[in-house]
Amino acid sequence: MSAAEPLITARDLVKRFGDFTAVAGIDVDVHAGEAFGFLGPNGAGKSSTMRMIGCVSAPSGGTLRILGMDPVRDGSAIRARLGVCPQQDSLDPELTVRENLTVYARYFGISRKVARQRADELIEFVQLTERAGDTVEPLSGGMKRRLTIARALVNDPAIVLLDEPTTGLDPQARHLVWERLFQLKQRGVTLVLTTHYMDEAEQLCDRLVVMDGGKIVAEGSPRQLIDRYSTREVVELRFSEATLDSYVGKLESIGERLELLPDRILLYADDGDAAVAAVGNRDLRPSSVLVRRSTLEDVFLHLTGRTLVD
Ligand SMILES: Nc1ncnc2c1ncn2[C@@H]1O[C@H](COP(=O)(O)OP(=O)(O)OP(=O)(O)O)[C@@H](O)[C@H]1O
Repeated sequence: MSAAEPLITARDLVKRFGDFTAVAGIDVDVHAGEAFGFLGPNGAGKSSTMRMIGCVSAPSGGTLRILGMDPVRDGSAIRARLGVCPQQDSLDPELTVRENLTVYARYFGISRKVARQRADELIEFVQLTERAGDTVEPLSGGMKRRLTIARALVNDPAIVLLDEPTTGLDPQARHLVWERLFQLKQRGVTLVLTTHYMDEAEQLCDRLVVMDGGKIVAEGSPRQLIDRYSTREVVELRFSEATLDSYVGKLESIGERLELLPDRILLYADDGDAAVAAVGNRDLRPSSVLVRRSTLEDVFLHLTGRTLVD
């Protein structure tokens, strides 16, 4: 494998479950040192893709190369060089924090002494030093997730796969996980993650693909996607009336685009304040007005007509 070759290459990759196609022919390249994301709503096919990359589920079609190897033929050699943080924590609740790492390290043939030393470094990295000797059971969800991340690093992997790394965590716990993942990124670790949180994708991903219905609907850096598929700013308008449809005709010509959601109208315009002034000039009196910058949520809405998190 040459240095410039992507660590992961998928071409027309397909995953079927019986008659159902969960991944419908996707092309992906992940390069060394980048944080690459699969962003999409529940059921988009992100986990199915991750499981193929993790060599625990065989592709139904297309080609997949990981670290220059074939996941079906060379699955165990690839797995030895991957770190996997699954969607559901699979820690041993009866073992201590440290034991969860040292026992896992033994699967990779790492000596007891090295395992112990590496476990302590990783426990410090994920800020669990004070809990190192405690059993896992009573730890908070955020602590368990950080420990799962530490466990994924035990074999010093070339690629770390993270399936929805912060789903189910409270905001503070999410920020702590993001901070640790950001540190990993800065150390040059290649991260591949799935998420349905646009803020997570924006925070962590250098490049991402937006998935919907098993297909890739867009690809780029968060900035590129926002530039390509949205305006600089968005005006969110709420009205006290229950039905918003009657406002659409009056607002349509303001800005570049309008989206009608069940509870609000979004006006897409590079200059949000000018759009708000135009709303005022039409004698419309919204009950609330918010001008904000475009996010990946707006990109997703534009591409699919739906919001990411229902
Ligand atoms: N083992 C399976 N057998 C049958 N259908 C499956 C199986 N695994 C996944 N699917 C289906 O494939 C589709 C994609 O699922 P997948 O888990 O890949 O989506 P996802 O984008 O990761 O969403 P989530 O965030 O819910 O995991 C879903 O409709 C799901 O029900």
